[in-house]
Amino acid sequence: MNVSYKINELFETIQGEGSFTGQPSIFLRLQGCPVGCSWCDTKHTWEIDVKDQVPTPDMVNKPQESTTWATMSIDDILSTFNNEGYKAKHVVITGGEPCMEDLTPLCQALEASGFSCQIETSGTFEIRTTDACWVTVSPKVNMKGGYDILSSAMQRADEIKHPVATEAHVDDLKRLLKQHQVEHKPVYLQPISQKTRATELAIATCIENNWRLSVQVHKYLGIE
Ligand SMILES: C[S@@+](CC[C@H](N)C(=O)[O-])C[C@H]1O[C@@H](n2cnc3c(N)ncnc32)[C@H](O)[C@@H]1O
Ligand SMILES: Nc1nc2[nH]cc(C(=O)O)c2c(=O)[nH]1
Ligand code: SF4
Ligand SMILES: [Mg+2]
Repeated sequence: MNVSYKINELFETIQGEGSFTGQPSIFLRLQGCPVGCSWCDTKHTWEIDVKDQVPTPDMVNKPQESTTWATMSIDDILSTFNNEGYKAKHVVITGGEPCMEDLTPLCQALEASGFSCQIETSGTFEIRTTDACWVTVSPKVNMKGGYDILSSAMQRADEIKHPVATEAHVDDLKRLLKQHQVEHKPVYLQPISQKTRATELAIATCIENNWRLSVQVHKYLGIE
């Protein structure tokens, strides 16, 4: 398979967000995102700079966040999982914004090898993946980058995960759920950057609306 992807990070950990929280998972973090969320916790993935390209072994399990990335074919990705001795059977494809790429051939190959797939996306690019892939949409609207195609993303979403710090973020979400008629889908509120006020707001709002809380457990545990 000669399709390839620009990968910023490849590691095995515990999924720390959303409904798969606690699930051993292999993470593939794709390089590149034009959306520009001010509070983004992965700003090191935004730019695709050719000067930052490194050989795959320098990227796999890298010890700290950096702007470096490696090009990997699907075969490289599968053989790396094998060579690293990863035990997880769930693969989370995140970024950056992974939906800038067609993820269908990657997810097809992963599923054919016995992995389940999940993508984390902002809903600002067309979602190209397999039917079986679990799609987490963290909707971004009126941002500097990405496209206004949220409607199809909201329809495809298996869960909606919304970072919040203020009442305005909650109001934005309520408006989106109503506008796209997806109030029946699982909704997670994720406090922005573990801030106390954001966490208190998220707890109260989850109880009020019967939504779920997602606290990025990996950050509390100090793991990747
Ligand atoms: C880094 S993004 C990458 C995937 C995709 N670009 C997206 O926004 O969904 C992964 C998840 O982290 C969330 N996120 C980013 N920065 C955060 C922060 N500071 N606090 C809480 N959640 C954050 C995003 O909203 C998204 O749900
Ligand atoms: N453990 C862990 N869980 C995660 N869930 C979503 C993540 C992301 O950055 O997209 C993430 C991450 O970076 N680490
Ligand atoms: S869309 Fe995702 S990766 Fe891009 S800036 Fe926003 S949170 Fe960060
Ligand atoms: Mg993260």
